[in-house]
Amino acid sequence: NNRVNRWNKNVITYSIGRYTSDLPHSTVDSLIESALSVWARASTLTFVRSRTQRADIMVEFATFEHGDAYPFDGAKGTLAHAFGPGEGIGGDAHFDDDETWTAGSKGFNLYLVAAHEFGHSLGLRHSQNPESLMYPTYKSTILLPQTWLESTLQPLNK
Ligand SMILES: COc1ccc(S(=O)(=O)[C@H](CC(=O)O)C(F)F)cc1
Ligand SMILES: [Zn+2]
Ligand SMILES: [Zn+2]
Repeated sequence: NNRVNRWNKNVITYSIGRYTSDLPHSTVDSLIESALSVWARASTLTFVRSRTQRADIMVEFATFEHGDAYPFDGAKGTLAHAFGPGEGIGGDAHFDDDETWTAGSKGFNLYLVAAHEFGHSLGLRHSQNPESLMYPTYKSTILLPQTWLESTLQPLNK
């Protein structure tokens, strides 16, 4: 079937739709860009921002029912979700705007959550390693030293 579990191209486009009011738009833009660069550095992928709605990865902040089969649940609980590679909703990453999104250690750190979600957008599943970026639960102490990150993300290049 035509279900891809990997993107069959190296240039992936992304767009940002509705923003959160927790952070300035420019801050959201740079945190999203940084979260994507984590994966660019650990793979042969390049991420290009597109202003059209037809991007591979569409980033959105939303609450409760927001047009897919996975309504959000208010504060806490599910923080975000992302769909594996594919057409349409494939690759898209949605963030629950009933959470408090921050660039620091208060609330939920958008960079950390987005980096995790983009792992799903690239077809990665969860890791059982509690130190991994792809561990299923949020910990504000996830450290992202570059070398550790690259060693952890090695499988992506296989
Ligand atoms: C470190 O990044 C995340 C950890 C946990 C989550 S989550 O608690 O929203 C998770 C969704 C997910 O694993 O992406 C849960 F199943 F809802 C999102 C990002
Ligand atoms: Zn959604
Ligand atoms: Zn996850």
